[in-house]
Amino acid sequence: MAPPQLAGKMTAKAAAAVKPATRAYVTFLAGDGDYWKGVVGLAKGLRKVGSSYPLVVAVLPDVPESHRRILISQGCIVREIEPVYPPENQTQFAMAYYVINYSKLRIWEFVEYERMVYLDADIQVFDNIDVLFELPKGHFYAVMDCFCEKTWSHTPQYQIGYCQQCPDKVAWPTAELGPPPALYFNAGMFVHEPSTATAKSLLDTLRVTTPTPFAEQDFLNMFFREQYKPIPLIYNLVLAMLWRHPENVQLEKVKVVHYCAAGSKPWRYTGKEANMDREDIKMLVKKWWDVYNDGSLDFKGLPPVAAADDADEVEAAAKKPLRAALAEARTVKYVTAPSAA
Ligand SMILES: O=c1ccn([C@@H]2O[C@H](COP(=O)(O)OP(=O)(O)O)[C@@H](O)[C@H]2O)c(=O)[nH]1
Ligand SMILES: OC[C@H]1O[C@H](O[C@@H]2[C@@H](O)[C@H](O)[C@@H](O)[C@H](O)[C@@H]2O)[C@H](O)[C@@H](O)[C@H]1O
Ligand SMILES: [Mn+2]
Repeated sequence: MAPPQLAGKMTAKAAAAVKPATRAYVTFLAGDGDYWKGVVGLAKGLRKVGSSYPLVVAVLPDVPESHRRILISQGCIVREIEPVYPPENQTQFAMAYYVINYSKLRIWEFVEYERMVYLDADIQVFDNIDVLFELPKGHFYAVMDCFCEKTWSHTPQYQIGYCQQCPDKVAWPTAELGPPPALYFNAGMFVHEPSTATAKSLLDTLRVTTPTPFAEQDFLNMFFREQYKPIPLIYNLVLAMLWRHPENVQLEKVKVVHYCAAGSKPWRYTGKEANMDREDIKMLVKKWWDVYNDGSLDFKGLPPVAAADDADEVEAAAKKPLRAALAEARTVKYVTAPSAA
């Protein structure tokens, strides 16, 4: 059975008529657990808001074929990446599994795209955010994080009660601690420009950087410190902001919700953890499920197909076993097929 994206009967003329995707949303999937549900939800959410660009999923080798097929059937472009590990270390990561998040750095190698918007798989997009692709080049755009959750208890800012979300509430004691921490972004959503040079520089720098509790998020904040430009919180509502800095949140204006607070992953939600019984949390979890369960949002168009010069090539590839065809398809540019009439 050929993979969907190669089974489409797309004429060479139709393929030629569709301009190659130079922009895409991208997410990251690791392991054989249940985060694939987050990716399916994200794919359907992006479709619901009429996004103009495809969703690429960077998958580690341990993501099972069955999960990959589900993502392909939802119109995702699945790209396998090699894992990235930090140097040998004794670091206590804020969450032990954060070590796998360094593999996110591979998305700078997706140089067939001139710009990508990265979104964690535990994010949902409830309003169109294509405008992010138009931001001026040469900067790193992301939303500022919050230092008030217990996950930050290892830091001086947490210990003195300082947070960049309310810098005047507890002033940073410059005399004792020197300059305040640089603006710090949440790495669950960011706008980036893939490039071979940047990808190489990231990995070369990682090799000589001691890992820290927030793993690749800390590393990206250090690496892009000079280029970082904060964008409004509506593009990545870190859920803890609802109880840590409600004065900074206008929920009705929020376009992107990041289900990163402990117990808030919708596909695992029980409502038992701290703050999970809040009415706004229950509403946001329901909103996520409404998209995930909405059959009308399932992918109907022709799946993203390899940009074959010749329809025969597509059909020939379609006759290959899945793994060989995917491997071959992976080496050619993808175009997003016009959705079936
Ligand atoms: O078992 C896992 C853990 C994480 N992730 C990916 O890594 C991202 C970052 O992890 P997570 O969102 O759990 O971190 P948080 O934002 O909650 O700190 C996730 O969104 C997924 O895209 C994954 O695919 N499988
Ligand atoms: O590997 C480190 C992770 O660090 C970030 O998550 C954290 C951070 O936002 C804290 O500030 C919150 O307190 C916490 O809940 C949340 O999980 C990113 O969302 C995730 O993509 C990933 O980079
Ligand atoms: Mn996340």
